Amino acid sequence: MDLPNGREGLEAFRIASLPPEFYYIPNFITASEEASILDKIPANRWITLSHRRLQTHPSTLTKTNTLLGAPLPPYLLNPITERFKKLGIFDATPHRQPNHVLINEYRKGEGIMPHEDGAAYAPVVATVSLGGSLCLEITGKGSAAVDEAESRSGEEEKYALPTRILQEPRSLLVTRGAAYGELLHGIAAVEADEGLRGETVANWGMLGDRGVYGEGRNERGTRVSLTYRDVLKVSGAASKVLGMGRR
Ligand SMILES: O=C(O)CCC(=O)C(=O)O
Ligand SMILES: [Fe+2]
Repeated sequence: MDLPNGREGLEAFRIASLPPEFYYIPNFITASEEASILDKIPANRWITLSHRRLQTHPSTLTKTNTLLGAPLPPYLLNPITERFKKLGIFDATPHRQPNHVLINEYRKGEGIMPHEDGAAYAPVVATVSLGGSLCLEITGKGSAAVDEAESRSGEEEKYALPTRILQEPRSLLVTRGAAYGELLHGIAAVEADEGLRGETVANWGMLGDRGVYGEGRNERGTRVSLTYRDVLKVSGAASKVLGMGRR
């Protein structure tokens, strides 16, 4: 797609009903780019977890959340990271580009518990969805008492939490800033997402193709996500050799 330039360009894609900052871009990659990436994901790198499969590139972080700096494989870089650059998505992170990608695969009925991504990374995640659609559930992370206080102060009403973001195949979701640090995200382990409409899906009006969710229903298939991040700590020796250290 024709992407506008820089931070101002990304603003056009902000999900306005959610706390800053979530951005949703449908058709961020083409169907042939999607097929080519799915084809190149290595079959022998999967780690099977109880409700999904996962692989980590270039490698898993150490116990101290350090990345052994190494280049990402080319199929994860082009054309995706060039488009990130055009939109300025990682312009404010320490390495000004992603250095780490988690690939998650969810089959029908699988999901991930509500969680936050934590302090190992700069507070930006860019998620490219492949293969199938599903809803990311967004909730506040306070205790019940805090949530209640927020709702009394009108915060919940202002931002309509909890809510869902529908992630279509080939779309990009960017989570940044307060949305990264102060909210939880998860994926319900269900065989279909139901009740999809403007009032229940934060990005309903931004979808590339609402027509496929007839009667507000999304029958899950297999969905693969690529989550791009900038790991803060990159191991010194490797990062010097590879020229990937902090600038
Ligand atoms: O698959 C997704 O969209 C979310 C994955 C996720 O939350 C994570 O890997 O931390
Ligand atoms: Fe996450």
